Amino acid sequence: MPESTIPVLTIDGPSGSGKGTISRAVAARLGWHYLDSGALYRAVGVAAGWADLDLDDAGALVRCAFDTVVGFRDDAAGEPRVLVNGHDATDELRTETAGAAASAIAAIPEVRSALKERQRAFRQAPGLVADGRDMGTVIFPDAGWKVFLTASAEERAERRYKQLKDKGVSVTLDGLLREILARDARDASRAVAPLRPAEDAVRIDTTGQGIEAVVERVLALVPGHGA
Ligand SMILES: Nc1ncnc2c1ncn2[C@@H]1O[C@H](COP(=O)(O)OP(=O)(O)O)[C@@H](O)[C@H]1O
Ligand SMILES: Nc1ccn([C@H]2C[C@H](O)[C@@H](COP(=O)(O)OP(=O)(O)O)O2)c(=O)n1
Repeated sequence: MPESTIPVLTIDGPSGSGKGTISRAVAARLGWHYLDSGALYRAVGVAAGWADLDLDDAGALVRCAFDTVVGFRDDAAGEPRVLVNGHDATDELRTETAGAAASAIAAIPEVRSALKERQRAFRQAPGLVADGRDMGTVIFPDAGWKVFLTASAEERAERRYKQLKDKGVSVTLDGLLREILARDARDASRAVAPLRPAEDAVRIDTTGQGIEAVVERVLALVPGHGA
């Protein structure tokens, strides 16, 4: 099948809007592949930290983006794990420190270019669900279905708080809300591929909506797959 005919559904939105959760569930229901594009940016941020790179040294960060090897696999319990340069970095990648580093390096245009083809290579039969900030606008502008997920900043911070607490990570709700707002502002204001809905995206506000309800709303967009 030529690459361009392979179906893609994109799910973009700010931190904590539920992109990863909804995309994984929708991909499983459709039997399609899943791309967590944020994990690539987080992996470069974490690898840059391991190498002690300066977050202001754009040249070194671009080289790091080209050199960092990222692998995705499920463990024996079916939980997704992410390998960075061969090391299981799943837990480190999910910290707010890694999120902030990812957001900073993601503003460098050459870092984004370095990761572009790697993201497009995930477009494999029978289909792809891709989550991030610019999936519908830049990486897969020809996607058949585009979703932009939102939720109030307070609810997003509460979701993240609960998620990190469940993992035993020590955080405060106030601190998380501040970090989420700072990251949203940086992701939405950068010059290249800012966080914004594609013109043809369906916007879904998930504030007060359960995960299953959102999954059904997204699936209803894909002919033959709604409830
Ligand atoms: N509609 C929803 N209602 C309640 N909690 C949700 C919803 N969507 C996601 N969550 C929870 O919020 C947390 C963050 O979701 P996640 O998928 O990681 O968001 P994102 O990828 O957009 O940052 C997870 O613990 C997830 O289970
Ligand atoms: N397609 C993407 C995905 C992520 N990024 C950047 C900007 C985000 O703040 C960070 C982390 O993204 P990620 O989707 O993992 O973060 P959240 O789960 O939404 O908190 O990476 C990006 O610029 N473009």
